[in-house]
This record gives sequence, structure tokens and C-alpha cells, in this order.
Amino acid sequence: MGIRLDGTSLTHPGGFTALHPLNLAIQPGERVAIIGSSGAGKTTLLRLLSTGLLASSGSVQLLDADPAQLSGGALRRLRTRIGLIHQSPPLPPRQRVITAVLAGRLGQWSLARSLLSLCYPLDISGARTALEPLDLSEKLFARCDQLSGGQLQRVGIARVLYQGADLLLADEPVSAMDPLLADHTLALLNRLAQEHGKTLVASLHAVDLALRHFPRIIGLRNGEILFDREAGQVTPEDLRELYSNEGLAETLPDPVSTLVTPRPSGQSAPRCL
Ligand SMILES: Nc1ncnc2c1ncn2[C@@H]1O[C@H](COP(=O)(O)OP(=O)(O)OP(=O)(O)O)[C@@H](O)[C@H]1O
Repeated sequence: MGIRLDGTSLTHPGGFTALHPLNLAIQPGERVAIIGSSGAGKTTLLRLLSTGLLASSGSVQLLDADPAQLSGGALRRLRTRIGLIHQSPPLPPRQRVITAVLAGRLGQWSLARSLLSLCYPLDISGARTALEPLDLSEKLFARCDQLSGGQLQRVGIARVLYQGADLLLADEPVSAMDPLLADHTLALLNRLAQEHGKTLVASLHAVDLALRHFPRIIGLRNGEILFDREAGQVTPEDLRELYSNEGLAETLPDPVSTLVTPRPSGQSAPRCL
């Protein structure tokens, strides 16, 4: 099993329940996009799946393990198999790109090797190989504070690819990229996940990208799963319900008309304008 949630909820420390009891099963090798409006709970769900947050109720199975039941060492080993791509990768500004990418394997290396790698990069060709398909190998020795937001996101992706995780989680991984680059990067992530049999779960605000690249779409609304379907089965009505906002309804056009066009006969999924 890749991921299994049974009656899983999450209440943040302040008392806000961001995820109401969810049931969800994702098989190894599946590629799933999570869509939904701001505050729907997408980041919270990804943090739960990356073991950054523990469930408040129900059970969580990640790669056949329940993180809440693991010892410290076993949890660290599980985390080496889970890679989280952040919307804004938390990279130290003065760190070199190569060091940031190699940090993907810190959890797998001995303390001595990790410390050495921080001072002197040990696997230059491995870092270059991870950056090449992202068209970023020429930035290998650049400092992170010299990169654009989109380039930093690609460094974060290269780091997780270098990690070699079995479960790839991505929180708005292409939000800072131009449309062409975002499309290319998602195609790459999906191709690599498919080729290597990795499970990929990504949150996306760009509905068109989600429908184009991911076979399965989960619509999250107010911490609940509104729909969970093959991309080709997602309807404009699904999206209208997902993005309806009573507070804004009177001042904005129908949200779906800005996201998708009605599905022509014979076409499998709503298309973007
Ligand atoms: N640490 C926290 N403490 C309290 N509430 C939180 C915390 N983190 C998130 N929340 C709340 O949980 C809800 C879900 O937040 P989350 O970041 O998961 O949404 P999201 O769907 O990722 O939104 P966005 O698309 O804007 O990033 C929001 O109402 C948010 O205010």
C-alpha cells in the first residue's frame, strides 16, 4: 500500500480542524493531484502524508507503516523514503545549489559523510544528473539567494529526485514558474514517477495542469473530499462546486468559466481556456 487513511482527521494546535475524518487509499505508483481553493486543507494533508503532522484521530498508513507507532529510528528511515517538494523550498540563502541538492540524502548518510558533504560536495555528478532534466545544471555552484522563485522550486524538485524517495509529495511545486516551464516540469515529474514506479501526490491551484498531467484528481473542500475521480471524469459541475465561494459569488464571474471550457463530445476532460 502506498497511502491509506481511515477516518483520519487533523486539528491544528490552536483548535482549528483543517481535515475532517477522511478515507483515502492511494496505490503504489499512482499519480494523484489534489485541487481545491485556498484554505481547503491541501498543505495540511501533504504535511500529514510527509509525517510532518500527526493525525488527531483515525489511522495513517504510509508505505505500509503507521508513523505514529514507529520508534525514532524507524520514523527517520521512513522519512528517507518520503520526499516533500515545498512551494517555497526552505533553502538557506547562502547555500550553494549543489549542497542543497545533495542534502536530499542527508537522512541516508552517516553523520560523518553528511558533515563532509556540507563542507565539500561529495557527489557532484549525482547532483548534476538531478538538475539536468530540470534545465538547471548550469546553476550547480550558484548560491540559492541568486536564484529566481521558479529556479528555487526546481532545486527543491532536484533535491527530492536525488533523494530517490518512493513517495513523492509536492505542495504547489510549479506555482512560481511560467506556464511553459510549469507544464514541462509537471510532465517531467510525472514521467519520472511513472518510469520508476514512484507514487506522486501533488497539490495544484492550476486545474488545467492537474487535469492534463494526473490520472486521478481529488477535490478537497473545507477539509473534506468532495470528489475523487479519474481526470477524464471530472466535470465542470464538480469544479463549480469545488470553487464556489458564497462570499465572492456576487462580485465575480462563475469561477469555472475562467478555468475550463465545456467538454466537447468525445473529449475526456474539461479543457482550459
Ligand atoms: N499551524 C496552523 N494552525 C492553525 N490553523 C492552521 C495552521 N495551518 C493551517 N491552518 C488552517 O488550516 C486550514 C487549511 O490550511 P492549508 O494550508 O492546509 O490550506 P491549503 O488548501 O493548502 O491553502 P492554500 O491553497 O492557500 O495554500 C486553513 O484554514 C488554515 O488557516
